[in-house]
Amino acid sequence: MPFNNLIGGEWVAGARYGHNLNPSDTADTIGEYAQADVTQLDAAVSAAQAAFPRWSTGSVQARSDTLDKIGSEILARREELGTLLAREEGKTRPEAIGEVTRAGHIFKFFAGECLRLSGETLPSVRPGVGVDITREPIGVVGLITPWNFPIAIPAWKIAPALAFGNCVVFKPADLVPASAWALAEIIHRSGLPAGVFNLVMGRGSVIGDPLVTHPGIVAVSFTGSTSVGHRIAMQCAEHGKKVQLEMGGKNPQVVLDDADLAQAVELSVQSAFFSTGQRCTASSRLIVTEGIYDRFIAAMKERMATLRVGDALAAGTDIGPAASQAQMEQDLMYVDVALGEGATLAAGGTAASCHTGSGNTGFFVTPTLLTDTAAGMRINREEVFGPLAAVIKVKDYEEALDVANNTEYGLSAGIATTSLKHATHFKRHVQSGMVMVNLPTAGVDYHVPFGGRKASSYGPREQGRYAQEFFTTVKTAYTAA
Ligand SMILES: NC(=O)C1=CN([C@@H]2O[C@H](COP(=O)(O)OP(=O)(O)OC[C@H]3O[C@@H](n4cnc5c(N)ncnc54)[C@H](OP(=O)(O)O)[C@@H]3O)[C@@H](O)[C@H]2O)C=CC1
Ligand SMILES: O=C(O)CCC(=O)C(=O)O
Repeated sequence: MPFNNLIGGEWVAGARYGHNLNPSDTADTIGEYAQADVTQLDAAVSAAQAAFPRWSTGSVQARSDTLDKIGSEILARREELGTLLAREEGKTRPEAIGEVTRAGHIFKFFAGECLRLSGETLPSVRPGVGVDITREPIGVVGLITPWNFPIAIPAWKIAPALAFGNCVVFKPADLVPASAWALAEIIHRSGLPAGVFNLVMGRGSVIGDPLVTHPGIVAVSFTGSTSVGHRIAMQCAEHGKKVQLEMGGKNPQVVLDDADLAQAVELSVQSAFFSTGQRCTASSRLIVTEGIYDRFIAAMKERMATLRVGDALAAGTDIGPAASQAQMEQDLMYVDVALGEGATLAAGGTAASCHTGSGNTGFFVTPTLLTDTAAGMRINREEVFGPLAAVIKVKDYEEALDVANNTEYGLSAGIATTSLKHATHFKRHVQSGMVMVNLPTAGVDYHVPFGGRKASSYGPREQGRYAQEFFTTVKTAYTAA
């Protein structure tokens, strides 16, 4: 059965279809998914525009009930949806079930948030006048999501958009349409009025520009690469649209001499290699002070030797495949780049041949540790998005902080230390949107703000109650008594 787009409450056949492949096993096709053309995109925007007047002024209780119902179904089906997600994206099944669970919780959180939207009442500077400040829905929003979190990232854009009374045109990554389609199907059956939520699967190269520049779209929320993010920002500025971007990271994990060694190794392994390193919050730079350096590298190599690379669906797999052949090739290309720059390969660095169910193999890369690297090397400046970590040796905390901040990115940063003084100083002075003390840089809560500084993010924060900043607009009303 082909999987179609959802436009104006109807399942609509694609202009063409694409194969969705399992990156653990290239003989396994998950399904044929519709790819929209510009005519279908126009139809989705028109349907959303038609639905907006009633949805934006309708019952808040109905909105809350609908979001709660969507969250409940996602949670009830977390194992099945997690299996689908692991099969199409390549993170391990437990990681995928965790992501689905997060998506369910996000819908339930925003079911509450739509009841908590508040304003302010102030006295006017003019006697006899009152001032009310309220938040209103913004209109039809375009949501563009990447392949690395195929249900959680859509959830944290769709749920607040709907909660605050907006209508949605959602374009998931072409590489992972199955999780997006499953989510859309749940949303469709939740009782949402036709046209409030529309799914347009398809290629960014075909419908990306038309979606972002469409006059019916008032705001765009995007997560993905820095290059596409910058393009969208320019287009939104030109067309006067609100824009929210989450892009790359080059997240530092500092390890100080006084760190608990076992804890520092575990959190570094988790944030560098779990989810195959395909997280914008992954630590790809391990910045280690000289007193603990040799012990840390030895313990990392020992722990890495226990990691099992394999089929995302197999029990006991720690690291699944890269999500695509292109991503695997990019990972291996960066190993060559680092070695060419003078780095030493301490572990991994190769394609792995893991035979899966059909006897075919997928896009596996061994977890890779590169030592003898310097802050200025490409391996320490460019986002790789694979299971690769580069180690930079530093003299002391002050140098570690300098190196941590020596990047164009600023999403997440971590420190492993038992020093309250250094932890406190790092929390205040590291240039990132999120900071972790004795915790992995990746893996965040769903009810608090998510986002970064510098080239990592642009526009208002996502998630938690801060999400209302992007998905509402402020009105100031003056009333004469
Ligand atoms: N910060 C993060 O969370 C992520 C970062 N990345 C980084 O980006 C690199 C490349 O990954 P990639 O998937 O190509 O990322 P992209 O930025 O190309 O894709 C992200 C989303 O944007 C869409 N898109 C592509 N071109 C346009 C356009 N012109 N206008 C509007 N939307 C568009 C994509 O569609 P389509 O899928 O059809 O191309 C996808 O839905 C990775 O190696 C990684 O470094 C990637 C994913 C997530
Ligand atoms: O680390 C996390 O929990 C979230 C990561 C993320 O959102 C991303 O990689 O795009």
